[in-house]
Amino acid sequence: MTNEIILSSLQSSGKVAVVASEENDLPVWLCDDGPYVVVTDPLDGSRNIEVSIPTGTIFGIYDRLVELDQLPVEEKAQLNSLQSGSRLVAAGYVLYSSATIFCISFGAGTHGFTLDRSTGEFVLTHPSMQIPPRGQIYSVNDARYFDWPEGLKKYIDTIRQGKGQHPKKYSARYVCSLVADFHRTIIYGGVAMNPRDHLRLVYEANPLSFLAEQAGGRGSDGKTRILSIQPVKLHQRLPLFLGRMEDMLELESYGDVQQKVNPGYDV
Ligand SMILES: O=P(O)(O)OC[C@H]1O[C@](O)(COP(=O)(O)O)[C@@H](O)[C@@H]1O
Repeated sequence: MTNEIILSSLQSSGKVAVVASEENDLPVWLCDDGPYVVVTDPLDGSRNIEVSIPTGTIFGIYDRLVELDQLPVEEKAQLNSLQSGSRLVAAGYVLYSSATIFCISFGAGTHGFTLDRSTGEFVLTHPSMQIPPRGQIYSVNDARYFDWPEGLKKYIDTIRQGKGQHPKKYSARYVCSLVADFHRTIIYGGVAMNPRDHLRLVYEANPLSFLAEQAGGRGSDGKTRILSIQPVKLHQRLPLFLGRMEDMLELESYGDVQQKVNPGYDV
């Protein structure tokens, strides 16, 4: 339902040439002269709906590649949607929780707005958000500890004992709803991660990494800056680590942090 609402709004805007959604196998071509390309995860954390845990919407916006205009529709739809994250012109998320929060960046800072239900308008409540230089929170599904590589185990063991570069004991928080875990990381600091090949580069990792960089942080797959990775498949999955630069560099210094064992988990 969320997917349909977003697609029909984008269609009626007349501004969007193509939209690639995590909920569709292929991108949907909307209009030949729309100047923009939208990639989106319409409802992230959907498994949390039944139990009223926060969920979110993630999106990224690119310019339409006019040099591809003469190609067949399927081909130009695909290539426009597979642009590298370094070409994003804007990205954002909406968090549906105790308040409805909308965070966006056009490449000049990350800014947060809160829905004022009395007027139906989003009010600028978090201008120029900056992830604190050091947080005290790590966010990961650590029931998977025994499937982790040695580097990741060592990193988490070190920071939770307060033996890392930041001499505080880190605490764990994991909503299992990426937008909520990322929003908390922007405000409180620390690192949010999913070390296995699970989250999507195009719909989730690129937009959130763009916002992280605009807030003094970084998005990484554990080795490489996310925004430098050229997507080769629309639904490509990869490990994702997000946080302030200082925490991210410390994490990456452990080298071996990507979970290669990915057996498929029931919950
Ligand atoms: O099962 P894991 O590895 O903890 O993954 C949970 C993550 O998956 C997500 O639910 C996204 O998965 P989907 O895109 O399949 O909905 C995130 O919101 C959450 O952070």
